Amino acid sequence: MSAVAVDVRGVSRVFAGGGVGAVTALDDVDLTVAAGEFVSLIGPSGCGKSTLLRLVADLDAPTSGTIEVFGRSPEQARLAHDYGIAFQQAGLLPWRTVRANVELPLALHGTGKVARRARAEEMLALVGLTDFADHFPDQLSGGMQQRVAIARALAEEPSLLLMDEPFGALDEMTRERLQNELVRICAETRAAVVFVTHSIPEAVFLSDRVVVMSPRPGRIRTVVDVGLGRAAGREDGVREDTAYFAAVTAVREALRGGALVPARGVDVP
Ligand SMILES: Nc1ncnc2c1ncn2[C@@H]1O[C@H](COP(=O)(O)OP(=O)(O)OP(=O)(O)O)[C@@H](O)[C@H]1O
Repeated sequence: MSAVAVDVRGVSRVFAGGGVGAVTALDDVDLTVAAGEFVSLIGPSGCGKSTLLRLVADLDAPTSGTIEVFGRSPEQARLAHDYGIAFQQAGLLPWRTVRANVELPLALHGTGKVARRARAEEMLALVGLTDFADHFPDQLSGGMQQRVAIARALAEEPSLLLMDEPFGALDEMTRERLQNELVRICAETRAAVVFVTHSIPEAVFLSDRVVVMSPRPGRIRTVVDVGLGRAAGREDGVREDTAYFAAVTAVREALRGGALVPARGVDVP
C-alpha cells in the first residue's frame, strides 16, 4: 500500500451561491498525510476544514485539483473501505444496540454474521465498552456514544480515519480521556488520521502535524510540526511538557496571522 495516505494537490472548491454570490471555500490547497500519520486541521469558523474532509471522504468533489487516498481516487478508496468516518454527531442508529451499530458497516459490506460479531466484540473492547454491547445509544453518555462511533469507524480496519470535531460536544475531562484513548487506538491500529478541531491543545496533543488554515477563502497558512515524538503512543504527561506549550503557542500565533506559507513541499515523515 502507498506510503502516502492522503495527497491533496491544488484543490479548490467553489460553491455556487444560488443568487447570493459564489463562495470560495478552498483555494489551491496542497496537503500530504503519510500512512500512520496524525494530522489536525485547525482554523477559524468557515475556513473550509469540513469541506476539505468531505472532499477526501468522497462526500463532495473539488472544483479543481486532485485528491488521492492511498494512491486511488476518493471514490475508489471509499469502495475499497480504505477509510472510516467519525463526525461530531455520533450518528448512531437509535433503534440498534451498540453492538449492532458497530456491526452495521460490516453487514452492509457483506461480512458474515460470525465474523462481524467477533469484530464488533474486538472493537468494543478496544474502546472499553464491552459491558454496553446490548445497550441502546440513548442509554449511553455523549462520550460513550462517541466511543461507539469510533469503534464503528474502526470496524473495517481502515488505514485512514477521517474525524470532524468528534469530541466537540464533550466536557473537558471526557474529552481528554477520549484523546488518550484515540492515541492508544492509533498506536494499535497504525491508522492515519485527519482530524478537524477548534481546540489548539487537542490538536497539539493528538497530532504529528497541525495544519493551520486561514479565513475564507480557505488556504493553508502554515503547518506546525508538533515535535513531541510520534503522536501514536503519546502519554497523558506530554500535556505538562515545555515542548507541548511551545507547540500550543506556535499554533496560536499562526492562527492569529503569520505570513502565508505554501503547504507544497511539506515533508512526509
Ligand atoms: N454545501 C454548501 N453550499 C454552499 N456553501 C457551502 C457548502 N458547504 C460549505 N459551504 C461554505 O463553505 C465555507 C467553508 O465551510 P466549512 O463547513 O468547510 O467550514 P469549517 O472550517 O468546517 O467551519 P466550522 O469551523 O464553522 O465548522 C463556508 O463559507 C460555508 O458557508
